[in-house]
Amino acid sequence: MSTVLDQIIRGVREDLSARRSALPLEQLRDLVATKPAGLDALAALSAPGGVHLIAEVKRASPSKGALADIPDPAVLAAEYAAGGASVISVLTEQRRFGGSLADLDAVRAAVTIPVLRKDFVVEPYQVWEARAHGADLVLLMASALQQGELTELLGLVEELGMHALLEAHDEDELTRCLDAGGRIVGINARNLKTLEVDPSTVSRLLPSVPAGVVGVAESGVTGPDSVRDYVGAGARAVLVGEALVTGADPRSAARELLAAGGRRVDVEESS
Ligand SMILES: O=C(O)c1ccccc1NCC(=O)[C@H](O)[C@H](O)COP(=O)(O)O
Repeated sequence: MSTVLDQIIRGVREDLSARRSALPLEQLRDLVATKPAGLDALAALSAPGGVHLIAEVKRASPSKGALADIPDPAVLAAEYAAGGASVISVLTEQRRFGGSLADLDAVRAAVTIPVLRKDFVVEPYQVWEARAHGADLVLLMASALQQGELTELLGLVEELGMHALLEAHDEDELTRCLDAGGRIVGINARNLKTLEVDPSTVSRLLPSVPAGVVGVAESGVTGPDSVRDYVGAGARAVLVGEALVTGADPRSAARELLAAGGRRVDVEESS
């Protein structure tokens, strides 16, 4: 029986095929050659001083449907940055998350911190797209990729001067992310096959992420207590979507989450 993840990836492949017809890989590569170098997301997430926030631009989700009206992702991203976020995550999948590469462009132009392309990356073309649209970090999900694909895509991401966030949801996927050479590894509390969120997945798996790898806790943050729990399990960064886009004040919400994770945000410098 096909899972939600299978269905999402089927749609992603169809949309990808249309984009590739409109802009063949050779032309996309030429476009990438004109782009300035990206920002160092690994350095940003490795800086000492408490937990880092990867704040997400998330319009909708398969589990919840429409989440938030985001008329201008650039404005939201600027608020996140002012709230102390280290990285902005932009969901670019269109069918289920309502995202787009245009959102990525808008966010890239609005902030001077690294930007993550959050999508279901299954082919090298999408990595080239990420670079062409100014991403510094690319999500690679172990649940969506065979080991050879994970390794190959990670190699391409790094060849293009970006970093990858390798994502795992169980022990086997975590081993695969580490074997592939992941330097930033996320544990997703959301089971992408059932869509259930179980924060104990993060506390079970994060302690197995080696000290030299940046461990990221993904999904299920509902407030400062969640951040405290994830940090207690060893998270050096938390990736938060829903709690930020559904709140009234993303800048203050970001600061509150960071304070719970022991990071002091300098209000004057960041606003
Ligand atoms: O969010 C979903 O429903 C979802 C369903 C299927 C695949 C991926 C999904 N979300 C992607 C994410 O990993 C989250 O957007 C991200 O970790 C933030 O999660 P949250 O803070 O719980 O919104």
